[in-house]
Formats: sequence, C-alpha cells, structure tokens
Amino acid sequence: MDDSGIKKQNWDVKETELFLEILKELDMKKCLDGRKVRNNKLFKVAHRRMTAAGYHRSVDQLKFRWKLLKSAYYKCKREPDSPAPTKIQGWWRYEKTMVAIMESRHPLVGPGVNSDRNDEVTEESDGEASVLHWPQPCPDNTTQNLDLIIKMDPEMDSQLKIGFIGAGNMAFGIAKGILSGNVLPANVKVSAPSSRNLGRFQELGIAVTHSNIEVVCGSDVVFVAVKPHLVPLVLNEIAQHVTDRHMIVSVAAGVTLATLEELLPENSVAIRLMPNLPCLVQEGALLFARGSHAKQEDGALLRSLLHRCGLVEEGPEAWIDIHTGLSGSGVAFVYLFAEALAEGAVKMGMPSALAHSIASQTVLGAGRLLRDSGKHPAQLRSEVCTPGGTTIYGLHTLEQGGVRASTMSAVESATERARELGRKSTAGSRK
Ligand SMILES: NC(=O)C1=CN([C@@H]2O[C@H](COP(=O)(O)OP(=O)(O)OC[C@H]3O[C@@H](n4cnc5c(N)ncnc54)[C@H](OP(=O)(O)O)[C@@H]3O)[C@@H](O)[C@H]2O)C=CC1
Ligand SMILES: O=C(O)[C@@H]1CCC=N1
Repeated sequence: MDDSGIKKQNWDVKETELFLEILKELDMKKCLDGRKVRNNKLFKVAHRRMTAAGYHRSVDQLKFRWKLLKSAYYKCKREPDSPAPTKIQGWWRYEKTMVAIMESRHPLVGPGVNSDRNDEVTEESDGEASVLHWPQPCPDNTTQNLDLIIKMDPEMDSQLKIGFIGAGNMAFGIAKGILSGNVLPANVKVSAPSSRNLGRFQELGIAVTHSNIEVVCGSDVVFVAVKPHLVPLVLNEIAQHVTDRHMIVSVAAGVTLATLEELLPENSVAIRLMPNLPCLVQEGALLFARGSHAKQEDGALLRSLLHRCGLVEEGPEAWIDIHTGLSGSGVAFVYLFAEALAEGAVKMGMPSALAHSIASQTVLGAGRLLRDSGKHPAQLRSEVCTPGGTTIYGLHTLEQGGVRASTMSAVESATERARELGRKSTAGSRK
C-alpha cells in the first residue's frame, strides 16, 4: 500500500491533544487487545469525533499518528535519559497523557505475558499500528465474533452521537431500544417539522429540533425515519452536510440502497434497515443490508447500537423487502389475528377486556415458546392437538377459511408493495 500520504502529516498541538483526549475518553486501555475489528471501530469513532471538531484525518492517518506516539512512548521508556524522540515534535507535551493511556491498560492480558513487548511497534516496522499481537486473536468475519465485540466493549456506543430525522413511531421504537443499551440521551437528537411527536422524546431526555441539518451536523449515525415518499426530499436537504464521519441508516420501506446512494454524496456510508414496532419493548426483529461503501465494521457498529432493540440480523438487500412483509408488516397480521381471537371469545360471551388480555398473553406465550424451544411451529401445533379434541376442530375451521393461504398471500402482497415503493423511489430520485 502506498502510505506516503499517511506518513506526511502535519499535526498541530491542539489536534494531537484532542486526539489523545478522545482515545483516553474511549478508554483505549480496554480496547487495544489485538482484535482488529474492535480496534478499527475505535479509530473510526475517533475519526468521527475528530471530524466533528473540524479536524479531517482519515482512519489510516489516525492509526499512523497513534503508531508514532506509541513508538515515542516506548523509546522514552527504554531510554529515559536519551533526548526526546524526533518523530513527534513537542513530544514532552503529550508524554503525560500517553503514559496515562499506556500504563493503565492491558486488562485482558493473562498473567505471565509480557504485554508491553507484544504491543511494541517501532518506527521502522510497517505493521498496522492498530493490529497488536496479544493472546486470543479474534478473526473478524463471523456473527459470533461481532456479538463478542459488542459484549466486550459496550461502552464504545456511549461515545457516539445519534440522530433521528423523523419523530414517528419507528424512530421512537428504535430510540427506546438504543437508550436501553449504552447510548446516553444527551448524545441523541431528533428532528421533525411539527412538535406533536417530540414530547415523548423529550421525556426520555433526548434533545429535539425542527432542523434536520442540525441533527446531521451533530451526529455520527443518522436514522432517516420518515415516510418512504419523503426520503428523497430529506436526503436532498441534508446531502451537502453528510461527510465521511456519517453513517446514514434508512428505515423507509422499499427505499433501495441504490436510491440512497444516488441521493447522498459519493462514497457515503449508507445502510438500509427494516425494523418493526416491537423495538419499543426490545423485542423487535431487525434486518439490515449494507451499502457499497459500508464496511463490515459499520455493520458491527450498527448491530452494537441496536442489540437491545431485539433480534438484529444482516442479509442481502433482496431480503429486506421480504422481511418487510414477514415482520415489519407481519406484526400487524399478528395483531389482526389477536383481535379476531378476542372477538371470537366475546361472541361466545366473555367480557371484552378479559378476552383481549387473554388474547395478548396467548400471542406472547405462543411466540416465546416458539422462539425459545427452537421447535418448528407444526411440531408445537401438534403438541396442542388432542386427537378428537377441541384444537383440531378449531384448526379445521381455520383451514376451511384459508387462513394459511391468506397469511402467505399477505406476506407476498406486502413484499410486492415494498418492491413497488422501491421502484417508485428509484424513479423519484432520478427526476
Ligand atoms: N411503523 C412501523 O411499524 C414501521 C415503519 N417503518 C418505516 O419507518 C418510516 C417511518 O414510519 P413511522 O414512524 O411509522 O411514520 P410516522 O408517520 O409515525 O412518522 C413520520 C415522522 O416523519 C416526520 N416528518 C415528516 N416530514 C419530515 C421532514 N421533511 N423532515 C423530517 N421529519 C419529517 C413526521 O413529522 P411530524 O411528527 O411533524 O408529523 C413524523 O415525525 C417509514 O418509512 C416506514 O416505512 C419500517 C418498519 C416498521
Ligand atoms: O406499512 C408500512 O409501509 C411500514 C413498513 C413496515 C411496517 N410499516
């Protein structure tokens, strides 16, 4: 790799001090443990914070600066009486902070391991500064490992600034899920044209505004949560404020990654996410697909942010419309069924409130058992049916009404509608 651009950097004192302060705040000591994805994530967050402060350094430039700072630190440690290292001008200004960062670290290294030596990089070495060689390396390409990363450095998310454009039900559901993780309300901002939906966000301690641009300028991750037909309008409005600091996550049904990328500046990190309303109670089912400039670590960051919203999966974009029918809309199909169950009981003479309460508990219990047992629904259904008993009579009636075929058709229609919305949004963005 030609890294001459990375090496020729002129850092001023303020910039270096800010960089070190950010690393200290991000608790570098807990993060630099040889896990490449996690280290990349840390530098990416630092990059976003530096950009926000007006210092435009790439992630690679930050890594290289860190490498030089570490070399200076080790040089001083090895030869305390020698003159200050020359590669970091004014090293004496940073020495105290570097010592604070370096000497409070290594909590994951086992006894007997000389972690300082394993970590040491010299100015001559061309190894990647952030990839250290400590025990238990963690390859970065499996869901399991990403989950591990999320579990092991949850405090990372608390440093991120999160924005929502649109203050409707879906934004509120995701915001609630995110806040039940590690994100602080003070780091979240939401915008909408009117105030009617903003009060509930304020109750959570979230800042509100009527300016979408204010949200973008103050955030690292921006959720676009407006109705699909408004996405082009909103992206046109914010595009000139979107930088490489940002990750733009659209939850709009149907709106494709191609449309998002066409409306955003070149190389923008865009992600298409399809959540569902139970994010409100941290029981959502969410599927996302990464755009062409969104890296694996961006996906890991999003997973980490959303992990309290419910089940979070990544898949190819073609599955997003299907997931919209299955789950985004699917919850409404389940509500319809719950409502019909209750109405059946009311018809047979049960008071309505009790019937609805029992119907909701029935859906909840059936869902939990289905998820937690890992059994196929047909297996559980057969476990409920006594031969010649009540259930099989009821199921026969449902089959006569075509419940299975109409449920499959409902998922199909909702998927097709999402695809249609996608075609419309593509055509709209080209106008
Ligand atoms: N509801 C659901 O279950 C799911 C929804 N989605 C997707 O989420 C998105 C949002 O849906 P939902 O939350 O239900 O919609 P809502 O109608 O509840 O909310 C839409 C929000 O967008 C705001 N808004 C309108 N115009 C603008 C604008 N120009 N700039 C900023 N904000 C604007 C509205 O403002 P105001 O408050 O002033 O009216 C409102 O707060 C949709 O694209 C939908 O496809 C995805 C999965 C599930
Ligand atoms: O009905 C809709 O279009 C949105 C998307 C999935 C759920 N609600």
